[in-house]
Amino acid sequence: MPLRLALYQPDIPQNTGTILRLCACMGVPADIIEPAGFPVSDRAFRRAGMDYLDQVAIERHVSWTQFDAWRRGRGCRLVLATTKGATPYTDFAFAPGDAILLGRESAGVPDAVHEAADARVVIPMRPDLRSLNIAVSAAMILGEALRQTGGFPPKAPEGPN
Ligand SMILES: C[S@@+](CC[C@H](N)C(=O)[O-])C[C@H]1O[C@@H](n2cnc3c(N)ncnc32)[C@H](O)[C@@H]1O
Repeated sequence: MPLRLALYQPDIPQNTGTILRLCACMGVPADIIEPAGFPVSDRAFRRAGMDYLDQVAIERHVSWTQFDAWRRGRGCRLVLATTKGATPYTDFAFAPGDAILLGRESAGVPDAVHEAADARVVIPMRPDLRSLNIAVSAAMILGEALRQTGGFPPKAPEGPN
């Protein structure tokens, strides 16, 4: 099973677009947990010029409860990226099939979601700063998870520039 990136009620469309492009390029499915702060239909993404849309497998979930039941049914571990009290992401052993969950830009995730996660990972930062941008966090953690699980797409053959 591939790794997955899940977005909890995203509220900034540009960040979601950046993360979906990351998913497309890495061959990683994306989960969008609604409600989002903007329309998340294929039509809305196309209207916003999301040109990688056909290259990413997106699952939309109507609620947190539905997503949580769905991922448990698949035996999918939930790894929450959070600034609050967690294992440094480079010390965590990722496994194929893990869903890496990113919190909403404005408020992270509620306590119930924090507690439901199987693991919580943090990107260590200087203590006097609040948080990283969500798309930067997604790229750093997904990169480490792909490295550990041998999940990067195969290198394209060399061709003319
Ligand atoms: C802009 S941050 C949310 C900030 C929010 N005010 C909070 O208190 O969680 C959006 C998401 O990016 C991820 N994130 C940002 N910085 C992170 C860090 N240093 N370690 C792990 N995840 C981080 C988390 O998933 C977070 O919920």
